[in-house]
Amino acid sequence: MTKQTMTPIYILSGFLGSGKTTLLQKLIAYWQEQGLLPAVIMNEVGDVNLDGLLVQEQVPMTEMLGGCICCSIRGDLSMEIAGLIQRDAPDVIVVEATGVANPMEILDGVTEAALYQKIELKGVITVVDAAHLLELYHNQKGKTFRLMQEQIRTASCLILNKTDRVRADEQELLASVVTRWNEYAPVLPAIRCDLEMSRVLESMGNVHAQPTSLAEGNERFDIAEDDNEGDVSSHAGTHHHTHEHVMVYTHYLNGPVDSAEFESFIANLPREVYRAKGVLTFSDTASRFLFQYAFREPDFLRIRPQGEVPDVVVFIGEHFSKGLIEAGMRALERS
Ligand SMILES: Nc1nc2c(ncn2[C@@H]2O[C@H](COP(=O)(O)OP(=O)(O)OP(=O)(O)O)[C@@H](O)[C@H]2O)c(=O)[nH]1
Repeated sequence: MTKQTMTPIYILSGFLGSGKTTLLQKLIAYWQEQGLLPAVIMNEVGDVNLDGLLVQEQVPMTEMLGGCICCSIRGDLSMEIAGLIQRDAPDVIVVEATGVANPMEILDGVTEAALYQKIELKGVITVVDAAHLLELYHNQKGKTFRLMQEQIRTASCLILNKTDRVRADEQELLASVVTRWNEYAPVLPAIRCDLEMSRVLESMGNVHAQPTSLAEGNERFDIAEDDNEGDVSSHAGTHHHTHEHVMVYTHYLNGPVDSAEFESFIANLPREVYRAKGVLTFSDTASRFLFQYAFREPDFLRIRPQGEVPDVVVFIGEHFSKGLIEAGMRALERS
């Protein structure tokens, strides 16, 4: 069924591990409480979608794996949006971009979909890892710093997340820094994106409970027009990607591993690996775990995945030795 009303679309941006999926879960719960049907397009640079495990089964979800929507599979994005609208007729769509995506390029992909679907781009919510930004800000250089800066500049709403990992004075500094980079987007400090979702959405044009009224509010979407307009055209023209240096290693495990040994392996990962996630079975615990590692902080969540989910760990970073990681994982499997 093709919808006659506009389908609002939100883009979730933010560097790897900043808290996009954490926010996505809260947004979904918020919309469901209002009786709306949200749908999700998830994009991962790796070839397995582990974040999908955190989204309930009744939420229509499309996975775009094995590349970043902002470049290699950008053309597919508009097709996915069209397919989702025709198949599931959702009230709202969220596109969760890979943490290394350049939001300008995703905006391109989404607006392309507007050519043949009635969609309304509501804006870009960028989630920022406060501790990570603080470190990058002090160094003032590097590709990750520039990418994060770009993601902040493109935001229509900024969530300064993980404030539990910085001091109050540092949080204040970061708030003023991001406001300097993007004076249009409201800055909402948070821990685990724990905010009133209505506040987040209203700050950029809300999704109304009545789907018929969704058509209004288009004009409220602005992407820091004056200093970014030039960027839009330069991106479209030159296609320079800020993230071509990012690499992924996916390791499928052939059995359970010891939890303490795994934790110590993770604690000693090279700094070039800045994100990892996976599903693991430990030889010394009864249940399985969803494992997360973001900016040097590991996290384990007990899970009972539906259906067949292999034991796997995905490592994401820059110029790290895949051989070294593989050898480490093999050693864990043997012991
Ligand atoms: N300390 C701390 N950890 C957080 C906070 N928010 C999220 N996390 C943790 O950070 C890790 C990454 O969170 P995600 O929501 O998966 O991040 P993401 O941006 O979706 O990650 P990618 O999809 O890889 O880009 C998880 O282990 C979260 O539990 C926070 O405010 N403070």
